[in-house]
Amino acid sequence: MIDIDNLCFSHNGRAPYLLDGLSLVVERGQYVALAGENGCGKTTLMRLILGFLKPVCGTIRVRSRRIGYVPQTTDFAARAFPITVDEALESWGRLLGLGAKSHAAAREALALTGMAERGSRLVGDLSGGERERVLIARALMGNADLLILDEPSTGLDADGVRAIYSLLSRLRETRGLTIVSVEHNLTAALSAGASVIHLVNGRTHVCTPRRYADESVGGRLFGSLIR
Ligand SMILES: Nc1ncnc2c1ncn2[C@@H]1O[C@H](COP(=O)(O)OP(=O)(O)OP(=O)(O)O)[C@@H](O)[C@H]1O
Repeated sequence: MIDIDNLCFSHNGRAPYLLDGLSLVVERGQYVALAGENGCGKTTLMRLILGFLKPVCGTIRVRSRRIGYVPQTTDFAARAFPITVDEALESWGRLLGLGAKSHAAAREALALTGMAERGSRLVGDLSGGERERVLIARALMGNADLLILDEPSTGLDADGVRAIYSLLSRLRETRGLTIVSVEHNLTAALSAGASVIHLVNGRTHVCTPRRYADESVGGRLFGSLIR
């Protein structure tokens, strides 16, 4: 579904490149977690896949019916626009061009994420985990087949994290979704069946779950993988 070949990118368009000869294939139905040290280029790669940024060299092909994007949220953003969950999703549906079908699409997406009972609540009154589910519901609208999430566990407690990753795992199994997340919580992503791709020196390193599981426990996760 995603095919990246020999990608180079820097924010000023010149060498040295932040992403330098990076190649990556994400198959349909796969869950890939992008990991790596702060500033290594995970978010930049995500924005390139979304088409917000253009490669300096190399190619990115995304064969998706529709990409659903789940950004990080802030309390400020949720409280600054006091609307209900239903209103937020239905207006999103209209933006997607669903017109009169927006209401039904919103109800279906909320049911898929276990948020059907929260439609009349203000977005700003939801818990962090509930808000993340609503964002996932919004991203699913319009029949998305590729979900891209920016650090989905940020700000969630242990129960919230478990709920979000089991939702992602279920959506992948039942709807065949392809998932790419920028990830700091590798344990949670692995529990949902993710393949971890580690960015080091602008390129990808594939890491086996066993290696991650062993090394993360000892806190040696990143150091041991950097050449
Ligand atoms: N618009 C921009 N203009 C110039 N430099 C940028 C821009 N956006 C990001 N950068 C720089 O590019 C580098 C990679 O940033 P990016 O946000 O992709 O890293 P990241 O791996 O997602 O980091 P983190 O784990 O801290 O979120 C950083 O040095 C950052 O300062």
